[in-house]
Amino acid sequence: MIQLKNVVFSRADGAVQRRIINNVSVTIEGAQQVALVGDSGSGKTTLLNLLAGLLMPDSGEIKVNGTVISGFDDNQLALYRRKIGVIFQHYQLLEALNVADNITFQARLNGLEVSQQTLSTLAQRLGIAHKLTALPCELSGGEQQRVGIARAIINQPKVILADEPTGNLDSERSQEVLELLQSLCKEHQINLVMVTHSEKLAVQFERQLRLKNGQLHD
Ligand SMILES: Nc1ncnc2c1ncn2[C@@H]1O[C@H](COP(=O)(O)OP(=O)(O)OP(=O)(O)O)[C@@H](O)[C@H]1O
Repeated sequence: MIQLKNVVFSRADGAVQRRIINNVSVTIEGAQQVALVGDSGSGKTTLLNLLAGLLMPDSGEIKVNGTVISGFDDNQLALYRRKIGVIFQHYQLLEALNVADNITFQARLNGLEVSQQTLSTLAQRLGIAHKLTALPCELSGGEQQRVGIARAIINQPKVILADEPTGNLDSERSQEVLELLQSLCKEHQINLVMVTHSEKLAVQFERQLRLKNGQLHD
């Protein structure tokens, strides 16, 4: 479950401080899947970065699964970030590692045992089982994003934050990636918050959060 209470985040805009996130309060129930939509510059990525512990609010409270992360110090934040899943538009795979190692790297860093069976079942599900020994540069965009999804899922997170994960894919590939992400999150009871520009994708979520000038409209 994710809870935000009166969250404010400002940035310097010339000589003045501008509120990018302006008093946002929302509760996302456990395992709920939400699309975060809004015009360019409305604050979507900023809100996602606040949830990811990459930015700290000026005021207000962010609680994830019962823990207030907005009061965390740097060490606590680093630990928190390792436990959530983050999926990026530009994949951000490690170019020197093959697909299998990209998928398991973070989970192993977290001390999780990843069996060959677990890896191969997930890779098959995502249609990348035949690519496990390939390097990221040998994959299409859609395949690279499936690796990004596998990497997030295998880490057994309670929350996945995805910033335009289909932004680089054509509409057919976007739909496939969305369906995989949604069904895996459902099976594993993961809270999914996904930023998207696509209304077609957004309406496939049980809930849409709409940001306008840093304020949220359900
Ligand atoms: N590092 C920064 N310094 C100053 N202003 C910033 C910074 N990062 C973002 N902003 C401003 O904050 C506002 C929200 O940016 P954000 O990236 O969160 O929007 P967004 O809704 O994700 O946009 P897009 O859909 O274009 O990616 C914008 O007006 C942007 O110019």
